[in-house]
Amino acid sequence: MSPVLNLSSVTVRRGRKLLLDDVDFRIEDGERWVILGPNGAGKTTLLQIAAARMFPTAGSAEILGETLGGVDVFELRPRIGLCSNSVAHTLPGRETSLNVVVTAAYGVTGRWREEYERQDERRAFQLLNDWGVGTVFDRPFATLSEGERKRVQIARALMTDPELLLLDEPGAGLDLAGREALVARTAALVQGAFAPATVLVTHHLEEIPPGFTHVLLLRDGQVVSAGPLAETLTSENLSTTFDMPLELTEREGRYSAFMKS
Ligand SMILES: Nc1ncnc2c1ncn2[C@@H]1O[C@H](COP(=O)(O)OP(=O)(O)OP(=O)(O)O)[C@@H](O)[C@H]1O
Repeated sequence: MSPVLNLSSVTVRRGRKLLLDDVDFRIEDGERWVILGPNGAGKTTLLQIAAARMFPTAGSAEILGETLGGVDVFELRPRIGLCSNSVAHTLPGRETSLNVVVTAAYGVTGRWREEYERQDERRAFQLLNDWGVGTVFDRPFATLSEGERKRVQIARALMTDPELLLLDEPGAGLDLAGREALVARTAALVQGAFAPATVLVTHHLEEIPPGFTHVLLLRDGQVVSAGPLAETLTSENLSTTFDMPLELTEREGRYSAFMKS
């Protein structure tokens, strides 16, 4: 079985800047990865490549068995669920939450035809309910709170029943209760029987849901360490990644880190 994602010596260059520098990253079916790293480390760039939204300057990217550059990305993208600010900015604020979700089934952002299949609408509504935002289904996207918007975006990312789910800082801007609800829902999602391979980019260890299996630590566009969470998420690796002495704590499958005093 081919890997879900196989990045081999991927480099992304913009002018003189190396956004990613010779990155290898392989995801097998059933794995759930967290990506951690300081601001500017290249996390979003890596996710954009995994989402078939950006091409490497050098190296190769194989996504769901297809090689980037040798496949029609418009056929590949519906197989990948992406929740990211880069997508959020393209969503028309006047569209209702339901339309924001249902239009993902057609690979568009705005409602462009009047009659959607009833079953698509039912699925979109179910996803909004699953993520606790069923009550705002008829509200324009622009009028939603940050937390509601995040959950609508996750519902949108799941609409096509993706084989690979990419979540770029889904917890950003959420209050404490919103974050905990998001962590619980994401944990339930990834531990479900038909869960897609998932990648979560976050700045905060508290946002790692139980059930995630692997971690990739990035710094200055390079991989510091990558592997099973239990072995790779260590105080030492975190300290190297963030260039600061950090102490990792773990309690019942949840993590946090503080500067060593
Ligand atoms: N077009 C570009 N030209 C030059 N530099 C760029 C360009 N796009 C991104 N960068 C830089 O590449 C680096 C990596 O950006 P990226 O958004 O991938 O980082 P990140 O790890 O997601 O950061 P953050 O945690 O702040 O969101 C940053 O320093 C950014 O300023």
